[in-house]
Amino acid sequence: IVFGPVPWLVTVPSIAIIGREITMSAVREWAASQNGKLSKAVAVNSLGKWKTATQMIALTILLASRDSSFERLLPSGIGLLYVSAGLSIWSLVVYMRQIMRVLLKK
Ligand SMILES: O=P(O)(O)OC[C@H](O)CO
Repeated sequence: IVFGPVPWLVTVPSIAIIGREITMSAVREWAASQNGKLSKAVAVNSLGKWKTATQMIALTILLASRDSSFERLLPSGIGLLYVSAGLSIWSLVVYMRQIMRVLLKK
């Protein structure tokens, strides 16, 4: 109801963020069972920190915007959720590229 003609507006970045988190947990668990170089390849980077920071701020804004006095914050909450989803995918690609580099050197 809130998003009218675009009900998927929050669903799409949410699925991207959740999918990335599940993928990264699995990849990290696998990397931890392999050699130290692989664990280093998936060590937290600053993109991951920005991803988490923007995600937390976006969620806070989205929750606050459910209150009628903060309703006008909704677009910025959605915008920030997309920024966070972008950083999620970007950091995932960075981790995967680092893993590939280690694996190809073997
Ligand atoms: O492991 P990442 O890339 O999801 O980042 C994790 C953290 O939130 C950084 O502190």
